[in-house]
Amino acid sequence: MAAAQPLVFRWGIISTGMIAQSFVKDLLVDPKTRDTHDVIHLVQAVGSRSVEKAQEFITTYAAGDKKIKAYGTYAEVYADPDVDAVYIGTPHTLHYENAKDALLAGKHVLCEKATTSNAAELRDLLKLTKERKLFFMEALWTRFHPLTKEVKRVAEDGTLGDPITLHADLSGFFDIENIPKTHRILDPQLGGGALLDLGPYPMIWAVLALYEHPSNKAARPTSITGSMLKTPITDVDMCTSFTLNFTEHLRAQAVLTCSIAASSPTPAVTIRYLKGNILIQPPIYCPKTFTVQYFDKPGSGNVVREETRTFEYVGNGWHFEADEVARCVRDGKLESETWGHDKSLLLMDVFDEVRRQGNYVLPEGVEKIKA
Ligand SMILES: NC(=O)C1=CN([C@@H]2O[C@H](COP(=O)(O)OP(=O)(O)OC[C@H]3O[C@@H](n4cnc5c(N)ncnc54)[C@H](OP(=O)(O)O)[C@@H]3O)[C@@H](O)[C@H]2O)C=CC1
Ligand SMILES: O=C1OC[C@@H](O)[C@H](O)[C@H]1O
Repeated sequence: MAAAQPLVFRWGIISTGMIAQSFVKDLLVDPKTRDTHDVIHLVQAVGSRSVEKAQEFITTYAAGDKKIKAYGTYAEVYADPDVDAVYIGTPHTLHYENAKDALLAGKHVLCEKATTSNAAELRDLLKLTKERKLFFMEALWTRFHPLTKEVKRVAEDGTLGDPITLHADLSGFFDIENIPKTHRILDPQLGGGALLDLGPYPMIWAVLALYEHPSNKAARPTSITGSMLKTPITDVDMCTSFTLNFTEHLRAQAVLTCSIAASSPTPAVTIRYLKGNILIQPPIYCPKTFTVQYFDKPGSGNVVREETRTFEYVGNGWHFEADEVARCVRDGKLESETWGHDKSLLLMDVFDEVRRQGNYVLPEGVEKIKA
């Protein structure tokens, strides 16, 4: 029997910044190099606030493909009948308006993290998604990596027992003394600071190892604590730490940190169990290596066996989330089973609470809907 033709999935790209560039480069990697045979990605249109930037983006990142349309507004991408899904790569505080406009125009949406400025905005988007029967997913690319799937398998195969403690950090040195105050990592108008930019990654590992663990039965954390250390430069959070307790069905705690003024430790994720540990090497948004340690006796800490696994592929890892979107849309799903709406909402609820405890108030008008 002849093999079925792959689905050709047509993307409209919103914005031309750093992440839009990375995403498009990966879209154009031959899917067969990652053993994907059912989907092919096509960049149909690029929208920017400047048509010249959109054209330059196509020239640089899509080999000047004449079939790709360059638009000087985002609205033209949403209105393009040849676009199946819109990828939103603008700064966090613009996601709500951009995603809403795309959904109202009837497009499926893949939206960068942090999905919105707050949970109320995300709830509103998810309501719209359901009303319009469209697909919506937060672009938490890490969750779709082959390494992540393997960590999940090990975490849930029962060999290590139930999780007890998880430490996860994502930090990066952004040279905040020397970059402009309008840089998105410093500008409160753009949701600057560590939590909304870097926090999704420690969270992804807490979600995978604790929230998703079968023994947890999808129970949300029963308590959240947070502490923020602000930078005097613009008063956004420079270092943030937060803890989540999962006590409904587990007895487990996640201790999560992020900073825009330092680099991450190695390992950057440690998940501890009675019978061993899982250690994940940085960067935790795209780790290539993890190690499982097994103890001689439960709780002893005496490592008698260690297995390290490394994962390599062509491209930089953003194509896996693109495959997920195309397959979900093809199959008529409104959300991904791997990174569903419940998880994006959990992240935003946690971030709201940590910002509340850390007294990080976004400037007036930034949050389009208040909690
Ligand atoms: N998944 C991942 O690995 C990563 C995700 N991100 C996420 O992607 C988003 C964007 O980050 P990044 O690409 O680094 O940001 P950049 O500043 O490099 O790009 C943002 C783009 O958004 C558009 N834009 C629209 N309005 C504004 C505005 N008022 N100020 C600034 N830019 C605006 C611009 O494109 P134009 O002028 O063409 O309209 C700009 O180039 C963030 O939400 C971040 O969390 C970031 C890095 C990695
Ligand atoms: O998503 C991200 O991952 C890598 C970080 O350096 C970046 O700031 C962040 O947005």
